[in-house]
Amino acid sequence: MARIGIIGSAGRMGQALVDAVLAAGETHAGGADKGDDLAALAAGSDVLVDFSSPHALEASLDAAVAAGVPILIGTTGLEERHHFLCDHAAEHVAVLQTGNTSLGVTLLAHLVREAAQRLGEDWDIEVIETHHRMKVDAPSGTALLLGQAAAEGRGVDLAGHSERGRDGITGARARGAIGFASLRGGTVAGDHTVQFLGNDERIALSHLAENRRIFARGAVRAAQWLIGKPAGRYTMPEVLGL
Ligand SMILES: NC(=O)C1=CN([C@@H]2O[C@H](COP(=O)(O)OP(=O)(O)OC[C@H]3O[C@@H](n4cnc5c(N)ncnc54)[C@H](OP(=O)(O)O)[C@@H]3O)[C@@H](O)[C@H]2O)C=CC1
Ligand SMILES: O=C(O)C1=N[C@H](C(=O)O)C[C@H](O)C1
Repeated sequence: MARIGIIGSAGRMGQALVDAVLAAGETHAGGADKGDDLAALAAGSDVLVDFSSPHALEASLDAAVAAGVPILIGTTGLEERHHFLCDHAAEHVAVLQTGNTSLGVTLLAHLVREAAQRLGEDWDIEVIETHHRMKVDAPSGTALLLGQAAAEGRGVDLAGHSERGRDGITGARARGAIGFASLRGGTVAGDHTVQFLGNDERIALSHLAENRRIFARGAVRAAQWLIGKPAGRYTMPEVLGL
């Protein structure tokens, strides 16, 4: 039985993860939240799973590296410096960072990349996401992941083509832009739609999460898969064989 240590274990995802770890027949090696001893958790775990806050990231990665255990980062709202930290940790242990651990979104990203590649810039791309009222970051990690897939399909850099937070006299839409819109309210677990808007026709590719169990199941699968992997960066498509 694998010992899975959970950072952010008292949170919404943390609780779903504890259930999923036990349902998969693995051992919940313990949890850590703000102020808890990460070194002790890492030393007693075969793999760490962090769904908490960007503020926790550096300490989580340091604990994984010090204990020599792989780590899955599901936390969103990450900035460029956080991605550098993941790269650095991946020189020492296996690291998988993703904005969405579900099977459905992993497949959706593949479809979005394919559609963006085939349709070209005559089709405008907009990523729309809806989440529960407690979510603190926007756009969601999944929206950014889907935007990245669209950018890769087009062979462009996402940062140079994003349109986020439109308000006021924005001017006409830039050709080739990838737009983002975020809605917040209620208890929505996470809905994402990528719209391709052409002349006189539209395509919408959607994923609707009905609960957090889908993220937790995917995270446990990824955690199990990471155990024994050499140092490096890994992805959900690799875990799921997509
Ligand atoms: N990749 C994916 O598939 C998914 C990712 N997520 C992401 O996971 C993260 C957590 O989401 P959710 O569970 O809803 O959030 P919650 O706010 O419910 O839970 C976060 C937990 O992390 C703890 N925490 C906060 N700061 C730290 C810290 N510095 N060190 C250790 N623990 C800390 C919180 O403790 P306290 O309450 O004391 O602050 C809380 O227990 C978000 O970034 C979310 O976007 C969510 C779902 C799926
Ligand atoms: O905060 C959430 O709840 C979720 N966060 C992730 C994200 O930012 O994409 C994944 C999922 O959509 C739920």
